[in-house]
Amino acid sequence: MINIRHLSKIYHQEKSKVVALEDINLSIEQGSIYGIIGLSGAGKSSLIRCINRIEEPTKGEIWLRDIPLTSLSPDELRKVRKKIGMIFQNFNLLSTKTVFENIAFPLRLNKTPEKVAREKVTELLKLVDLTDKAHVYPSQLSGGQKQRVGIARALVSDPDVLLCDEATSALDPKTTKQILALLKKIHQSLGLTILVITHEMDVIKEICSHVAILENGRVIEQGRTIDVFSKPGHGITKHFVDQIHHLPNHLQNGKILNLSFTEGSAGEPIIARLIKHFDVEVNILSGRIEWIQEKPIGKLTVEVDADSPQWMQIIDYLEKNHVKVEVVHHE
Ligand SMILES: Nc1ncnc2c1ncn2[C@@H]1O[C@H](COP(=O)(O)OP(=O)(O)OP(=O)(O)O)[C@@H](O)[C@H]1O
Repeated sequence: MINIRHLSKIYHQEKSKVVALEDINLSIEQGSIYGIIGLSGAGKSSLIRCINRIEEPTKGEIWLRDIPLTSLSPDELRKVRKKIGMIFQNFNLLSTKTVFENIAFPLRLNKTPEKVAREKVTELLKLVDLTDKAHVYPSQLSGGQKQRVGIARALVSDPDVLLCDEATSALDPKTTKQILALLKKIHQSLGLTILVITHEMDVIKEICSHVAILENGRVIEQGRTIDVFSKPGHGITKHFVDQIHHLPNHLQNGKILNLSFTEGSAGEPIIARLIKHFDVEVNILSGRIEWIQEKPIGKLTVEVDADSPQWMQIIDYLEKNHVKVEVVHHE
């Protein structure tokens, strides 16, 4: 659907240059919700802005199906942009226009007949649950409602792709959940491809089937969300995983293990079986199981009351049952 090949973006300043993106290669499948996560300055905004060519890439190619976005003329680009909707962290609404007029704005620019525009906006107001707010101004709306208007406006030209630039970063956790639920609903009902950039792990975990981790302008890991976060290969990926697992760092006594449960093990009562099998006491110190894209991934920190010969057998038993074991402390 979207293919990015060897994309680089360099900003030239008076006496220096900033390499914001370096040799990015990504394939975003049609109908997926693809997340790009990175810390501040990683290059997320530069990437999403290159995709719709608000920013000109320095090198590389971006394809939307068979359309070479990076080599279109301004006229061609204007036409193709109708197929790419975008929502923003700060909503970007026109403050002097009502909700209805904001949503209708792209249609007015395209000189869409009044009746068609009215029907389309009415339908979208219903989809984002703002029918009763059609004639109020943005200043009379909450942040979540403003983003709903942004979403409706992005959908008004029937795009194939929706780009979300930190779309929930200005919202509180409860409103974030509501907006993510709306994006999920839209994805299911309209079959759009959605590209999300964010620094929030909750966003990725909640809605993204696939993820790429961006660090210093490079993609350092990518794949199915469940795969990337169940076996993080880089420090920064572990940092994002810890945002959901919240492991304690004050546990320093006894025989302590960090256990990571992945697809093959998270649904199984492995701890209960271990207790029975080895006749040992297992004290669960912390941890929880998270669900990423309806698949379990989790971490437990446990203290095991076992003697030395048993200790190695226990680790062996856990690993054979697809549990990743890290020895935190062994007295
Ligand atoms: N217009 C610009 N001119 C010069 N440097 C820029 C410009 N825009 C971004 N940069 C630099 O490029 C790098 C990547 O910035 P970018 O905004 O893409 O990162 P980001 O991951 O979106 O960060 P944030 O989450 O803080 O918005 C940074 O070092 C930034 O300072």
